[in-house]
Amino acid sequence: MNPLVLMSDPRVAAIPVRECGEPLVDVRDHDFRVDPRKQDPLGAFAHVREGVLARLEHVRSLLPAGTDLLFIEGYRPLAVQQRYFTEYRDELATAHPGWTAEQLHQAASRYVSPPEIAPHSAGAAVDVTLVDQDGHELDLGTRVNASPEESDGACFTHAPNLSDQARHHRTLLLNAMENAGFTNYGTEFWHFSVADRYDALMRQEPHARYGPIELP
Ligand SMILES: C[C@@H](N)C(=O)N[C@H](C)C(=O)O
Repeated sequence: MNPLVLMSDPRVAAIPVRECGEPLVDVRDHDFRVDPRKQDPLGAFAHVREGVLARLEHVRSLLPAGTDLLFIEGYRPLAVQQRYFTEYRDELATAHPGWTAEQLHQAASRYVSPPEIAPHSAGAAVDVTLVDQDGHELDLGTRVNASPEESDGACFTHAPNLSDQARHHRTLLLNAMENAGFTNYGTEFWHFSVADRYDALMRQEPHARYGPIELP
C-alpha cells in the first residue's frame, strides 16, 4: 500500500504538465451506466479524456460477472472546482477557528483538490462505484462523496472501520481500477485518475499528460 500523499503536497503541484491534447469524450455515448446525481446543463460531468474512457472500458472487462461500474462524475469545470474547494475550506474554518490558513488548505485537500492541480478539471479523474446487474449500488462502506467528517474517516480507501462485505467490494473496485492503469486517491475510495499530476507523482513519471482543459 502506498503512503497517503495529499493533493496539497507541494510535490504534486511541482510536476510539470506536457499537455497531450487528447479530447474530452462523453461516456454516455459509450454504453456506460451513468448516475445522474452530478448532472449539469452542459453534461460536463459525463466527459473524460479519450484515454480515460478506454481504461474505464478495460475496468468493466476486469470486474466479476454480475458486477458493473457506475460512473458518477468525470470532468468538472475549474469554476466549480474552485467553489467546492472554497465551500469546504470555509466549513472547516468554522468548525476549527484556531487552524491556520495552511492547516485549512491541507485538511480541505483530503476531500477536494486545490483548483490549481485539480484532476477532474483536467478530464483525468472519475468518481465511480460498483453496482449489481440490476444497477443497485453495492455496499462500499459509505455513500460516494461522504466527507471525512460525515463518515468518521470511513471514506478513506483503507479505513479500518468497515464491514467485511464493504472491504471486499472496495478491493474489487480498487484492483480493477489499478489493473487498468488508474491511481486511487487514498482519502476517497471512489476517486481515481490517470496521467494527471497526482498520478504522475505516484508513478514517479517526470510529467503529467493531462492539464486543465475547457469543455468545447
Ligand atoms: C469532492 C470530491 N468528490 C472530489 O472530487 N474530490 C477530489 C479529491 C477532487 O476534488 O479532485
